[in-house]
Amino acid sequence: MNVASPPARKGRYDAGVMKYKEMGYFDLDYEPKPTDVLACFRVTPQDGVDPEEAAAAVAGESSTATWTVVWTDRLTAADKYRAKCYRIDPVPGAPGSWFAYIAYDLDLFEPGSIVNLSASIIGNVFGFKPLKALRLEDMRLPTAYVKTFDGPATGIVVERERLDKFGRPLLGATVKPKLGLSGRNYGRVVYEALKGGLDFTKDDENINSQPFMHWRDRFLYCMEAVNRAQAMTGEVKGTYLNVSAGTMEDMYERAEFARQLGSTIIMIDLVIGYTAIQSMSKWARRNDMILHLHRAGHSTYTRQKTHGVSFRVIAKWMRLAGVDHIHAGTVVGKLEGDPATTRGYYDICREPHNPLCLEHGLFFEQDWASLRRMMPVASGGIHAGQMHQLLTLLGEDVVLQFGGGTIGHPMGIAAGAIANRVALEAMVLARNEGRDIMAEGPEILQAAARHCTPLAQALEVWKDVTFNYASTDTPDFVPTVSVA
Ligand SMILES: O=C(COP(=O)(O)O)[C@H](O)[C@H](O)COP(=O)(O)O
Ligand SMILES: [Mg+2]
Repeated sequence: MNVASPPARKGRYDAGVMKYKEMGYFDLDYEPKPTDVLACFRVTPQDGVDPEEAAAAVAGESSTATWTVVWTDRLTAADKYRAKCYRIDPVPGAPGSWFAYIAYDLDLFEPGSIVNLSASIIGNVFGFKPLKALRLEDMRLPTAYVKTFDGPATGIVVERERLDKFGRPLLGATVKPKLGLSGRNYGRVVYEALKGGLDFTKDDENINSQPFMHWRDRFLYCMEAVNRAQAMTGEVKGTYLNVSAGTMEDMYERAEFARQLGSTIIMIDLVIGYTAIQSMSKWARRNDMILHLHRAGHSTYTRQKTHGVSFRVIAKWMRLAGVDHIHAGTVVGKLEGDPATTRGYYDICREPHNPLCLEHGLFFEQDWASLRRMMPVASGGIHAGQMHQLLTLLGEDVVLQFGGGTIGHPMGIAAGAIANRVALEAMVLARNEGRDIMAEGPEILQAAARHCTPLAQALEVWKDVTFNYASTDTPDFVPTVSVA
């Protein structure tokens, strides 16, 4: 973009550098259609670059434009296909940054393809030189587009029916250490944790098929553990068998073996890519399997407030793509996430309809049509002593996952699981009795611990573990503007 170059006239072939604004990529009079895909970008232009021109360039580069006007534009319905920045607001408290709202005609996108959507919206534009930084904050996916996706294969309601577990969060644990256990020892961890009272155990994101434990060994020992724990407790149990692999052929083979062994759930990592995720969702739907997504890798592009993609966008894409579980943050654990923003992620997963709510980072109203709901998973540095906070902040339809907080228990894995199950049940009971569990939580836990030595030990050993680093608990921005 050369801000000093002479203006080109709209719709006219003009050799030279593109003037996005004048070419129609900026139109404050444009009224988005109900079928338009909408995006809100946080745009930080280079010094001296006009913010409106920068916003127009984002619209241009994420839709039809290149760096110069091309005569072939006139062979297309260019006015329709050109994305339009229809609104621009300064970011509250962040001079030099603007929220640019851009509308895209539905026909720019292939139905039912996250890969196609993302190739446009985050394809080229993030490397554009006139921008210092760019963040995709949120998207409004029109119903007409939502309906081109199948959505979650199982969803919260059917998952609970299959598991026969209602009225409380589900409990899980990631097997630790992350790497190095043999299949047999790995299976022992799964058995102890499930026997102690957890509903699920989980492979970690980087457990696939390494020399110390090939995937078939893991699957066999894990399912033996699941079956024994089910027989012992009379409850339905599961273990997320990570089928992530180098090729689709390998993933299908692993998923098929999990199915043959009677697993209710398989797991994939976000890093397998959007197409692979959608393919695995179709497989899960065909095979009555719950599909767990670990968001491995997301922080490389979701964490910075000025550049990248907000996790709320990834959560929306994953609901379209059709996963049943998605890691969505803990607020109180070891990984970043403030309460308001995390609440927005949870609402995207669990609600049939999201009203616009800037406090929670939701820039648009979003209707999910008939797509099923995803179960959010809270995982990363949580323990039994935080149960009152977890239940209050995250609600009931959630998997609370304690890895270190189960396997690190001083009296062993089963004791860790017992501590978590008793803490959860005590807290649910107190909530159901109408008590203020946020205020009375520590007292409720101590009362339960008087009858449960493993819980007393858990509360003692992790009593000082909080992950309060003020700098990571700030929301993306503090909204002071209202959106009409
Ligand atoms: O291994 C763990 C948690 O282990 P532990 O329970 O011992 O901390 C998970 O991979 C992370 O929680 C993922 O993070 P997120 O859920 O935020 O994606
Ligand atoms: Mg992990």
